[in-house]
Amino acid sequence: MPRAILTDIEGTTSSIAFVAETLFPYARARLPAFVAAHPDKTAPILAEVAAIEPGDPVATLTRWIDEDRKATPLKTLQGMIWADGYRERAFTGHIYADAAAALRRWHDAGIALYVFSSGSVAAQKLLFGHSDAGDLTPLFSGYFDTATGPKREAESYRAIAAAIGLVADEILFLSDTPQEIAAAREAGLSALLIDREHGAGDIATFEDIDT
Ligand SMILES: CSCCC(=O)C(=O)COP(=O)(O)O
Ligand SMILES: [Mg+2]
Repeated sequence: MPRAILTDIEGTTSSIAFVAETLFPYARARLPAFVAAHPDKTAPILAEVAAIEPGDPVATLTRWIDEDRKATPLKTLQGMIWADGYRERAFTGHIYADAAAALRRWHDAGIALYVFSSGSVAAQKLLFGHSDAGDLTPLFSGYFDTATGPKREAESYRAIAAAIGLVADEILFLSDTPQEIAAAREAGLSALLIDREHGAGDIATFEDIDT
C-alpha cells in the first residue's frame, strides 16, 4: 500500500471536457474585462507574459488558452477568473464518481493525498472545494503546481517527494499523460497511467487501483 497518492486532475480525477469546454471558455471570455478591473493583481502576470513573448499580453494569453499552453502565468490568471465562476455557481468542479469515492476511501485508510496539476494551486483548491461531490479539500494534505517544476521532468517529482517527506517509492502517482508517468517513474515513484476514454492505460477508473 502506498503511503501517499499524488494525483493529476485533468483526464484523471476530472474530465478533459470540463476543463476544455467549461473552464477554458469561461476564462477566455472574461480575460480582458478581468485584467481591466484588476490592474494591481494582474500587472505582474502581464509583465511575466510579455517577458516570455513580447507584444500584447492579453492577446498572448488568449492564444495560449486556445493552444492549451500550460504556462504558469496563464494558469495563475485562469485561477483568479475561475474563482468568480465558482462563487457565482456558474459551474461546479467536475470529478468522476469513482475518483471521489476512492479519494475518500484512501483518506480513511490513512493514505496521504496530494495533487500535482498544471492548474494553479488556487485553481486546484477551487475545483475540489466546489466539486460535484462537495468540498473534498479536507481529504488533501497538499497541492503542487508548475511552480514546483514541469510535470514532464523527473526533478519535479523528486522535489515533491522531498516536500512530502517520503521516499519516492512510497508515493503512487496517477495521471493520464504518458510523459508525466515516465518522469515520475524516472524519479522512483510508483505510477499508473489512466485512460478513461479508451481503457488503454494501466487503469481505466480509480476502482481498478489495488492499494
Ligand atoms: C486545476 S483545474 C484546471 C486544470 C488546468 O488548467 C490544467 O491545465 C489541468 O492540467 P493537468 O495537469 O491537471 O492535466
Ligand atoms: Mg492530466
